[in-house]
Amino acid sequence: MRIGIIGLGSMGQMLVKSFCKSEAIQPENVLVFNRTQAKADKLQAEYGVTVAATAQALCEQAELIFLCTKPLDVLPVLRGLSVAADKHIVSVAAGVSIADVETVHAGPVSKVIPTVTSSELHGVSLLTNSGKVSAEQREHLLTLLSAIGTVQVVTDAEIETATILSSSAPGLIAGILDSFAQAAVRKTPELGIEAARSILVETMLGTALLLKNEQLGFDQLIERVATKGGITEEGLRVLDKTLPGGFDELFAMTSSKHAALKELVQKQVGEHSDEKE
Ligand SMILES: NC(=O)c1ccc[n+]([C@@H]2O[C@H](COP(=O)([O-])OP(=O)(O)OC[C@H]3O[C@@H](n4cnc5c(N)ncnc54)[C@H](OP(=O)(O)O)[C@@H]3O)[C@@H](O)[C@H]2O)c1
Ligand code: PRO
Repeated sequence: MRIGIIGLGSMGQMLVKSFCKSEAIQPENVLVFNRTQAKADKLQAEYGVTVAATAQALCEQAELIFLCTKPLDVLPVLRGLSVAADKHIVSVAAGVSIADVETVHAGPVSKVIPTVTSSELHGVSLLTNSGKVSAEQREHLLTLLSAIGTVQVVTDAEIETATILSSSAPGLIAGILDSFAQAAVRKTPELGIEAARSILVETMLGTALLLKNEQLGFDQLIERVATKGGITEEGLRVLDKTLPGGFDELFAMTSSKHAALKELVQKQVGEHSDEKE
């Protein structure tokens, strides 16, 4: 089975690299197309994937098609193509629903929210399928995504909040760690920012492995670290005071952004249905 990937930015490239690295699929069965061809050519040179001459040619040759453009490009790109109704389309765009894609494609549609960490074959891909996705198509997509990390099937009610936890989180965690490192250097300049960052990266890796491999709860790990009457307890008190408000605001603001994006996509859906009348 051939798969196609349209849009080779951060997510499209990550999917190409991860699928090839995991050996989930033979590289020659991965067709790629990008607006700027140089990105497609580079992936062909590095991984041996096949560059399609046009997005239309890709849609004719691939059975499963990943649309990896920015949210407001998804419907316009799809409208410019003629895609057979038996092709399985996967949109990875935040703020674009399965119902939005179904206004253009009559066949099976899935929505996947991937994550950059899948290039290390770890991380969570969020998945939701339309009723038109056959059991075989579900299985195929699940197999591909499971090769590059863990798959969490989510409902429409869950997907936006889960997106922050799985897909925005690598960037958010990098931001948190940077802030942590900067504070350390403000306190003790002689430590240096590079040392502070590299201590945190190793510590984060070890923390993730400990939580996962020993199946520790967050509270159990805290108990191991925070000696009664010791130093860490003081730090945790500060976090308890300052973080909940910050995270509540983070979810409020990212939720507003999701809503604004969805409104713009709805406008595109509306404009098109006006044109049809
Ligand atoms: N980044 C993430 O961590 C992440 C995670 C989950 C979901 N997503 C979703 O993934 C999608 C892509 O995000 P991204 O971060 O990968 O964006 P990006 O880096 O800006 O990539 C978008 C790509 O789409 C290409 N493109 C635009 N119009 C096209 C067209 N008509 N035909 C073919 N290719 C076209 C662009 O080509 P050029 O090279 O010419 O600019 C670019 O390579 C978004 O919808 C986002 O919501 C992203
Ligand atoms: N990256 C995309 C964004 O920031 C979607 C989640 C992660 O919009």
